Amino acid sequence: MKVTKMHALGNNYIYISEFEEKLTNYQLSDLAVQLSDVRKGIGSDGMILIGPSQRADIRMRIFNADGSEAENCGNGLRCVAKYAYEHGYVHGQTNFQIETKAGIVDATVYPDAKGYVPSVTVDMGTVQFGPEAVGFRGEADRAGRASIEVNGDIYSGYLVSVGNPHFVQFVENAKEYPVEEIGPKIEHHPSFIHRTNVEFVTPKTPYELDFRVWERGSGITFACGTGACASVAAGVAAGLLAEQVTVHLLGGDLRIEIRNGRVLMTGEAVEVFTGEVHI
Ligand SMILES: N[C@@H](CCC[C@H](N)C(=O)O)C(=O)O
Repeated sequence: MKVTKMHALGNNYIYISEFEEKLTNYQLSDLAVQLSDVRKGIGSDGMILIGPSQRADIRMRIFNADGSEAENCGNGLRCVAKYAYEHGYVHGQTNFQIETKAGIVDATVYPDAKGYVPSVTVDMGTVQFGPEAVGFRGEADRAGRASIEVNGDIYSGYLVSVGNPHFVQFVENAKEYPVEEIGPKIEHHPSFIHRTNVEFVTPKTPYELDFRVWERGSGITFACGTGACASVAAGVAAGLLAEQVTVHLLGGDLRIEIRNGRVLMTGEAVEVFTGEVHI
């Protein structure tokens, strides 16, 4: 099977083109787990499929490293846009639509003189706040902020959906935060019906923030595009951030802009290698 490894700010996935590979004989969750395993597979944060769409120019499906299928993936969308453009799937259009389980988004690629795409903007649409949006059993305030208890400690955060669920917490120092210890406890907290992605963010000024994430189904990753969108939206709602912000993630920087309520995300997309796996 032909696969391509790509990353965006270190958030790395194995990409498979359904235009080239027939996957009907595979159990997709198992395939994602196998490929993501660094010892017995390739090693990645998960698997992403690029395929034909009835409703948009192309379709993305995203599976986390544990095999669960997610609704959306911001870093994946930028890589899918790069892949689709460079492989001629969108016939040279620099602006096109990608279908996800969370809906259809617009992507804009910026090819260089050789036709390679180093960076991409995706219009991620509007985000939703509150318990219903993320599948949270419990109360929230009018801003969509909720508290949960873990081993006697209280954690407060914004419930934000970017198609997929996020719990965004403003903390004093995201860089030093024990993400590995607290992240999984919140991901699996019984209040979150579908589990959740967990963000720990520290605004440094109204224009930039430090960001760390514990991703549902993948654990600590170097970046999370939907998480960055959710965090900036929460920061704007809290009056802490402006509408044009640079997010500092472990793997590099992402530009997030909120324009007329819509969240635009701009950042890199990188191909690492293309090869063949025998699975
Ligand atoms: N890394 C992604 C999000 C991938 C899915 C997420 N773990 C979930 O289960 O919702 C991004 O860049 O947005």
